[in-house]
Amino acid sequence: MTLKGLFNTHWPAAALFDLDGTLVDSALDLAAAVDQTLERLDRPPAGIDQVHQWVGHGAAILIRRALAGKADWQPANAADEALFEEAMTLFFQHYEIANGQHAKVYSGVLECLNRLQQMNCPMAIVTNKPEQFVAPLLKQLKLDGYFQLIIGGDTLASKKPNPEPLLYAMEKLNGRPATTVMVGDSAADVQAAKAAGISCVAVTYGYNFGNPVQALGANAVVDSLSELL
Ligand SMILES: O=C(O)COP(=O)(O)O
Ligand SMILES: [Mg+2]
Repeated sequence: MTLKGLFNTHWPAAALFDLDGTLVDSALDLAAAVDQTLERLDRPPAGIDQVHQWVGHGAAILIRRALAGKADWQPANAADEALFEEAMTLFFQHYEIANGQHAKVYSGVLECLNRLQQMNCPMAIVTNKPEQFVAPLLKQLKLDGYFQLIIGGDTLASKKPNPEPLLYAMEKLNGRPATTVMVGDSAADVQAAKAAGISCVAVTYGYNFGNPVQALGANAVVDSLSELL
């Protein structure tokens, strides 16, 4: 399915992109920072395969999962909260250094962004990654020239799967739900888009908490963003 197919032969009026697992494979850097955090806390490493499945709900939930050693962490007692706060501080320190060291832009991404830019389609990043890490990563990977707006996981009061960040970004780009597209790799992206009434494209190569994206109910599922052109 192409973008023009999705919008009755028109290009979208605004395009919102998820970051981790959609534009950029950042799991190695996130895993390095998670494992350095765990090491500082005298805990065994989580490893890339686990971290791969834990990314997508933002840094706090990533760290809660890392401390629990599993995806479905339980609400913590007061002692656990102190450990969580310490782990968050360590993670931010380590990820600031690791961010962008191994991250790679997925194949097909530049083609898609270049074409949308040529078509004067305004674009925004809507990620759950903490905002402070987004601009440095985009700059490092030479993706910084494409986006009018960056919404991170802590930019607004709520994050995906809440629709608020999508609706906020769409309005800033002068888009309307019927003419805006959200492109993402996970259930958080598809649920947020559906709740916002925005069309959604899911990519198959991302993280999605270790699950296939085909069952999420996106308007289109693609193996590469170049398929959208
Ligand atoms: O969970 C994160 O930190 C980032 O996730 P996202 O870019 O896929 O929203
Ligand atoms: Mg993602």
